Amino acid sequence: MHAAYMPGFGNDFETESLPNALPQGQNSPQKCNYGLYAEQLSGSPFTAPRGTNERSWLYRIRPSVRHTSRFSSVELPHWKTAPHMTHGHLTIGQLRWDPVPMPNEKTTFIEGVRTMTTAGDVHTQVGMATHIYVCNTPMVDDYFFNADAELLIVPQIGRLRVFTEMGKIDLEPLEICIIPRGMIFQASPVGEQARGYICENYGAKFTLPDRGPIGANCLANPRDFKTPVAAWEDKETDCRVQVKWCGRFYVTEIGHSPLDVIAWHGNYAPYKYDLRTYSPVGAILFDHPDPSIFTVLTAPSGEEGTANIDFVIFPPRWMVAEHTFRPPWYHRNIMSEFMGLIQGQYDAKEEGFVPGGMSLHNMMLPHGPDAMGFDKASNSNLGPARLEDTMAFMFETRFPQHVTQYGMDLDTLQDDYIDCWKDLEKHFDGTIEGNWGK
Ligand SMILES: O=C(O)Cc1cc(O)ccc1O
Ligand SMILES: [Fe+2]
Repeated sequence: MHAAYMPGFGNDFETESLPNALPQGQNSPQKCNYGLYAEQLSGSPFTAPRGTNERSWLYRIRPSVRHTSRFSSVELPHWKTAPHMTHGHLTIGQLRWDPVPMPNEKTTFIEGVRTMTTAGDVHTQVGMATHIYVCNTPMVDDYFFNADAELLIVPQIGRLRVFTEMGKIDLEPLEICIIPRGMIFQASPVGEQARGYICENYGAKFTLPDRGPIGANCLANPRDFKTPVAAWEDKETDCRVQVKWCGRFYVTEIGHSPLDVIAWHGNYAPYKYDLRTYSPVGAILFDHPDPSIFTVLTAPSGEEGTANIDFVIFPPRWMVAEHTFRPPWYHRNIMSEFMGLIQGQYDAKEEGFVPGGMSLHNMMLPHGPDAMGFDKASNSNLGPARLEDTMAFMFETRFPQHVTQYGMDLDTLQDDYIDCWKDLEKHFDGTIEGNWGK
């Protein structure tokens, strides 16, 4: 059955999968209908200002205290958490990788998380980690929640079904989803295998960026965000709930499914978003704006205008700027840029950055178009041009990103990435003024 959704960003939603399962006019009745338990899940401190106050009320078969038992430690060796620095390895330099290979052995979504970079410090709830996931096996009696972070999942190959406490999300490449901190879920490939990217946000939640003078429309519009309706299972089998807590992993065994929420209301909930609904705004006469113009979601750091993370996309669009070098300019940035490619080609790189691949341009390290891209863009006809079938994205953070040992040891790390700039020759001739702007 297809998952069903409610539109809107950060709305106060309500949903019930059985008639009258949701109490009306109060949160905590003396006895809930159908013998349900009432429970609050808080995503902000109780006392957060209204604009950032997030909580939901869940009406469930068993309270969450029955969905954990005693914890024991488990290892997920490829999933790392900041602060995590590898010593003895070169972690500075512009880096680029071809895609991570699919596993041959059975691998679930959680087992398939491989950390590429970490930034900040999970203990103080700042920073983030970037991961790749690869999986080929459903999570059947296994469930997971992440106390450290919300998860932004960006599929690149294959569909996923994400079954959360608050409903089911079907996800395919060119869509993304957010799983809030603390929410129990399972994620399973729908076909044979799936691969994608994850941004693990230790800090304040992702929200929509302000649009400033752009006004009330375009970029990511709130109605295109979809939150699932209530869905549950009443299953009494041996189940395991795995937990990520301050960078460590634990498992607890229970005799039933924890996905047992019959009805809920509130504004702390998972959601998905189709990147094809993003309405890009750009330069319509000349020059190339900063990529912040393509921000889908931003996670604030507490310092105004300085994101803990910006999630930015580079979607299909028209390029029309006159007398302009149209691809990204050469630049150095105080923010650290991790990029991935969901499909097609990226306009700063003629070759070498392939779908499923990644690049890392860390704090203050120079980057920009490769030599071929520079030549092409410097000499091309500047009629309107449509960038087709492309979808690159960036996880950009104010914190330096530390590459994991896994990332440095990957066979797909490109030794020759920096050579993409080596043919950028000196063109300077002090006797020829040139023709800029003509
Ligand atoms: O580095 C990149 O390719 C991302 C990027 C794109 C752009 O258009 C301007 C700046 C920037 O960092
Ligand atoms: Fe950049």
